[in-house]
Amino acid sequence: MIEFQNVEKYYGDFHALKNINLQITKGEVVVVIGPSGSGKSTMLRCMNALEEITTGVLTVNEVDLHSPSTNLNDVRKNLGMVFQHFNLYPHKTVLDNITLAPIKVLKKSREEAVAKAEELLAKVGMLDKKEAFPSQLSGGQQQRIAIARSLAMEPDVMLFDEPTSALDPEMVGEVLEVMKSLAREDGMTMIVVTHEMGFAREVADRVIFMADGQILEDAEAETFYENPQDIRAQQFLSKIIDH
Ligand SMILES: Nc1ncnc2c1ncn2[C@@H]1O[C@H](COP(=O)(O)OP(=O)(O)OP(=O)(O)O)[C@@H](O)[C@H]1O
Repeated sequence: MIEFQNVEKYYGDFHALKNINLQITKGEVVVVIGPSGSGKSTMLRCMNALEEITTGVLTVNEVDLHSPSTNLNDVRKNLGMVFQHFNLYPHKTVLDNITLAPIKVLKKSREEAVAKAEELLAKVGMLDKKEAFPSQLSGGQQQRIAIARSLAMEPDVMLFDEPTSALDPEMVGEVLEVMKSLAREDGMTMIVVTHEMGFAREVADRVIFMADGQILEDAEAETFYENPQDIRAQQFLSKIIDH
């Protein structure tokens, strides 16, 4: 579904991704962890072509993102992305936030888009807030709306970039629950940058540890947390466990 072959990424002279080789198959839940600045966001952003790779091959659903004939907007439609900051439209209701892109981009009728939005709002436990404005919602509620908004585009892969790290601790659980149900009940293919070890252990098929632009470990979650092989992974885990 997503494949990196010998991918390198430079920002000017800075070597941000070093020889990335990675294959993610349909239905897999992959958690990416690593120290700040290790290239996790960059790798995620390359997947939906928000960043361009410098060399190597990156394919999404067998489409080569670098090929001149590739329509990146078509590729992006299949990839939902949820960021640390939710970026909902402040002057639109929850329902309008969710239906905007399906109506504009997928050319759905308003009725169809609303029906889908209501189904998704029920799924994330927010149907009673459909007429609310973002400022009337907590951070956890806004992030659940942001997830519903991404799902409304009917993506076949969801990318999450530290979706809970801007939330107050008491709101982290409600967002992780939505993500867990997405993985377990819907079998969604998910790539999640997060340090939430509980989520990784319970839901992830694999954990990828990055440092200094490289993938240093790629292992089954339980194996990784019980017995990390890479020395930097061991040091990183001991730090996050201490905190
Ligand atoms: N647009 C950019 N221009 C130049 N350098 C960049 C750019 N984006 C990221 N970088 C650099 O690339 C490196 C990797 O950044 P990236 O955001 O991918 O790391 P990360 O592992 O996601 O970090 P964090 O956990 O702090 O979000 C960092 O050193 C960062 O400063």
